Amino acid sequence: MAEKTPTLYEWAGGIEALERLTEEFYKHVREDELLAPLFEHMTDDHPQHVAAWLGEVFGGPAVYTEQLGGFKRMIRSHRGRSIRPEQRTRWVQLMTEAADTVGLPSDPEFRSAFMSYIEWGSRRAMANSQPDAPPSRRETVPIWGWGEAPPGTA
Ligand code: HEM
Repeated sequence: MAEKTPTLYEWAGGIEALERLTEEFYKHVREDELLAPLFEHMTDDHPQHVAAWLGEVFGGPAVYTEQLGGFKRMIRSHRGRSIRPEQRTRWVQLMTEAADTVGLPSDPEFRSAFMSYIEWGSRRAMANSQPDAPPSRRETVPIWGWGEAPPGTA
């Protein structure tokens, strides 16, 4: 019988790995000249919330939807913040560095799927943060997959 392809969540190492990632990431965000002003009111549990969000997106349990306010809260969190392109680029750069620092899997298949979501999600967050952003048509957390290069296809 063919083995089931693991989810990105399982491949990443589950919620522990994602919490290590967001702790490391927001440590640098707090010290970054471009990003710190945007995050000056962030609460101590913010990194854990974003780890739960990423966990759900990557095919793990629906903790963000069931316990943390779900998709609408995520949208509300970015609305009106007018994220600038250079702030988005820095956000992606720090996330990429944090993934290396905490040792998320570095295989081409996982990293390209991970970065594909980070790129899409950060561009959506920036678009939704603009003053003239139309209301989101989506209402649920997007679930990301491996795309064109799942494990074992290289
Ligand atoms: C894939 C990309 C992104 C994801 C998955 C993401 C995820 C989230 C989530 C889940 C929240 C709500 C946290 C909670 O429930 O407490 C949030 C809040 C926030 N995000 Fe993002 N975000 C992304 C991109 C960005 C970018 C590019 C920026 C700015 C450069 C940004 C700035 C913020 C800010 C300022 C908040 C509110 C912080 C506060 O509570 O004071 N996000 N984000």
